[in-house]
Amino acid sequence: MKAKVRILDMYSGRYSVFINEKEAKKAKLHPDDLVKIEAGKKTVYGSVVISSLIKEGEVGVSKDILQLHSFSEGELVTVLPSGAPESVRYIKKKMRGEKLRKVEIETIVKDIVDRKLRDIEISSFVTSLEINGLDMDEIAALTIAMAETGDMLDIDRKPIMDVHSIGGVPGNKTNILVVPIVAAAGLTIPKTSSRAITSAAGTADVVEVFAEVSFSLDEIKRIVEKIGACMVWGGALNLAPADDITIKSERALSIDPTGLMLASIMSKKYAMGSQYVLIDIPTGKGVKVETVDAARALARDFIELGKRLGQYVEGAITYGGQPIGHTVGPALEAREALSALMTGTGPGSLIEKATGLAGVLLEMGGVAPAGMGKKMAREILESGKAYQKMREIIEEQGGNPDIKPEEIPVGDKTYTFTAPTSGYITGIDNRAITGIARAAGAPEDKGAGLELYVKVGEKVKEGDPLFTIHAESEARLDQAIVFARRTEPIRIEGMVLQRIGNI
Ligand SMILES: O=P(O)(O)OC[C@H]1O[C@H](OP(=O)(O)O)[C@H](O)[C@@H]1O
Ligand SMILES: Nc1ccnc(=O)[nH]1
Repeated sequence: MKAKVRILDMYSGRYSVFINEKEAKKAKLHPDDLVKIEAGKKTVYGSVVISSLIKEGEVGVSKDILQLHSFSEGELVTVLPSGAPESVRYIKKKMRGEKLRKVEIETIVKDIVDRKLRDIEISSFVTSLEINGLDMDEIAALTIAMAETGDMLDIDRKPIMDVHSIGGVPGNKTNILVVPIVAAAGLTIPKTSSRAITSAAGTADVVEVFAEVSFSLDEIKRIVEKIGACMVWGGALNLAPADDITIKSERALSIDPTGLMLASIMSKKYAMGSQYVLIDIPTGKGVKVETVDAARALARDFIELGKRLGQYVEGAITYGGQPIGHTVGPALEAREALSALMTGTGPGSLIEKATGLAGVLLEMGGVAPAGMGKKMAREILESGKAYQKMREIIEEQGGNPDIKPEEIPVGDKTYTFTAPTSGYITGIDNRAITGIARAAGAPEDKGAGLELYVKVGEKVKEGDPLFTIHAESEARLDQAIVFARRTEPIRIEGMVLQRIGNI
């Protein structure tokens, strides 16, 4: 059918195509059918929504589509039904545990980017990878396909450094310190991050609290060539565009299949032209990698993948047995990271990890002698040079460089859990902490999350505060309290944390 485009002032989180009820009947289109919209050389795929709000002769498109494809109001287009994309067969092949060929992987990625595959099929793909995995040939093909279906950045500086965490550990605001330390030493580090996948706050969610994170590739090039660094959201760019689409399914399921994680991270690094990449692998109970042996194997996979992409990669196995620092959730983490940069001090876990990782990068980039990187990183942090660089990054990214941590608003609906007995903290459950912060509204509600007052090994007296939940609404706060009561986020030796009544 031929129709005139009507741009609808709405975001549905997917590519929705609105068609008048009578016209849909005539064209034999049904809700959620895949259709193709053609206009000249432009082809866009979307899912049908049937509505009498749309007049006959019109086709409504939600603004999601306009983010990647330009349509003008009233533009004449052709709407045609589209059959199941070819890549569905390959997804089923992976479901059966078979190895995929390069061309099959390329087709899946292309169909993801073209939106021929919808959420349900993408979730099936993600699930099949969680269950059946990918070998290194498949991972390399996936990584390159993810990068090459988007734009590639060419920064006129050398060497290009990068750091990326596989994530999973709550409170991991570490790279917000690492990037300015490394850039303050004169190295170039165009950092891209994703939003939260399994956690309550991805680095992009945290940085967004005090600066913008969505930029075009040209803007990024300008920023990085001027100040040597950026901290941006990968999903905002047409940079490995399949990544952010698959991440949506991963986030809904709270899973991050290993092969897809390697491709997700390394496709972004490849597209940014990174030459020296450090991968942080938090290891411990309740995170993505639980044992040091598994972390070593993963580091080797990253190194091998880097070789295939022409990148020098190192891995850092870091302690992930409990949250990093004392805060979890975008605004609370932004406060903690900013404060550490301003004062040069902060929670031991955060400072140790940030200076340790930055130190490795300083050595990899040849600005610190072997074994001296961490000391140099600490000096840069303590001298305030990292904070100065951070101010430049904030300013270039449209934020207020004078912002103080206490000026960042956090959720004002709070509830504090206290120690029901005296003892030692013998464990903090990473998954429960993330679950509480998410139940409180993180990462979408920036002010939601929690502040932890204790870490493993510390002594507490009965009645001492353990953690405070922050939420932006009473309903979310109640949800988080219920979640916290159902789990055992903080274990104190020799105590009964809760009694479950027989009602
Ligand atoms: O913890 P979860 O949400 O699973 O993993 C996602 C986080 O891990 C990475 O961290 P970084 O950007 O290297 O600091 C991603 O970019 C993202 O911020
Ligand atoms: N799967 C991923 C984990 C961490 N960071 C990413 O960008 N992607």
